[in-house]
Amino acid sequence: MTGSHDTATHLHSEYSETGESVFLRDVRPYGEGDPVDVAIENGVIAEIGAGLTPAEGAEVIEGRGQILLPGFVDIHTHLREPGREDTETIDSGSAAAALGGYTAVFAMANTDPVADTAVVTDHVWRRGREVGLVDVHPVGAVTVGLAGTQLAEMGAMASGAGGVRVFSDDGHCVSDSLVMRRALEYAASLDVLIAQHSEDPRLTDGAVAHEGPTAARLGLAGWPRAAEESIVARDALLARDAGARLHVCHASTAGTVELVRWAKGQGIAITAEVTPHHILLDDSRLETYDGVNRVNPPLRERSDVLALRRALADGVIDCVATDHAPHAEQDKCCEFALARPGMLGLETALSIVVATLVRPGDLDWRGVARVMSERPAQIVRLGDQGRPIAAGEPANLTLVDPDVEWTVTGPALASIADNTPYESMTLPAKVTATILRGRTTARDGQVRNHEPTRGHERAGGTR
Ligand SMILES: NC(=O)N[C@@H](CC(=O)O)C(=O)O
Ligand SMILES: [Zn+2]
Ligand SMILES: [Zn+2]
Repeated sequence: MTGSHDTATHLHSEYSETGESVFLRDVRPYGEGDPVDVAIENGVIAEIGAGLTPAEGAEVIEGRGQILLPGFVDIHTHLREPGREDTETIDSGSAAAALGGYTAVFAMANTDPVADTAVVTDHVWRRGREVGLVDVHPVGAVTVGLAGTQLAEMGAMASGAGGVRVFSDDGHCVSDSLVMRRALEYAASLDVLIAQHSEDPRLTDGAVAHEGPTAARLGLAGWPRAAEESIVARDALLARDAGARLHVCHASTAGTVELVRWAKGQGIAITAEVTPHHILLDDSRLETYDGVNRVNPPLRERSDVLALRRALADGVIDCVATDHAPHAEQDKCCEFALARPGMLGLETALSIVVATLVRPGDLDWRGVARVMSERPAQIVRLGDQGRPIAAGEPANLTLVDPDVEWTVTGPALASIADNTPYESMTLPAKVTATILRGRTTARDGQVRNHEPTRGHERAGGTR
């Protein structure tokens, strides 16, 4: 990989200078076996065993049998900085990520200005490091201004301080077949990933909801499944021919699952994510015309929801990604067709996975580690994330209380915007501690003291 922050030597220095120790008492790695103690020194796991003694001055966390997992990695997040700091900043989004159990997030390029130059991607990386709550990896745009015509300078972004390794026009589809072909060829030569927002815009003109009986009854313009599936199929073939790695953002239909299954069977380097909202919610939500339920791709039908859950459990869909998409109240609390698409996700993702897959018995905690941490880290090739919980490994960890239940309220979330679709819902499981390179970044619902954001004022009046 290009980029400076992921070379082995640099990584080594980052993991040897923290001088901090954390001691986790009575935790169950992957929810398996009897509780053990985990001693963390200088950013790495020093020792795992029963009845260990904490180092002098160590921060001791009483696990009481809670579940220890590798830190979560979100490969699809919108942090809105630069441009819409009234809805989210790198600071507030990092806090939400840490509270949600994340140790690395990938910030999408659809900011203002667009992250289509190294100036912007380097800023996002550096600002994330300054805040220090989670590694914020910038995603670079595939095309200049997300306009879909001229390729952005992917090489310059990849070799900048931000070390961009994922490119996406997310929010827009790279819909022109020739532009997508060239992008995949360029990406193959740089060995970077193209993450596609699969939506044929010719089939979604004016669409605001899933095309089906619900939208027909409610008089909402429909987005057909084929708008997504036709692009997934086309891109799989283009990636095959380019020898490129392709990632499918927010898979939302049963047909996409079958196409990804087919492409993987052909040996095509394709991976796919699903969002928490697409494995919990369906288009029956639209009955209220509440703009909070508007999202791209749209909430589909129950049969799609069930197919996506199965695909995640059996590995056809590789991972969960939040597509955390903060929006201001005035952009959400309006006529459904005018509401901006997108929902918050960072602080509720684990709970949705537990509610939809773990509690019903379709995924164990090993599986949670796979879909929330290991596979996403592998897809974006982060060498220090999604690692085994073992002595000598980087201490990027998340501690989860599986038994607690909590009720979601938008204003109580760390995000500046409040557009959670889970308002007033009681959900299972909560992150009780997040550890990044051996430092606790969140504990018991509070983020660690960190440097206040420069010029970051919360949106007036909405909080
Ligand atoms: N998912 C959404 O509905 N919205 C995203 C863009 C995107 O992910 O396509 C946003 O940036 O708001
Ligand atoms: Zn998208
Ligand atoms: Zn997105």
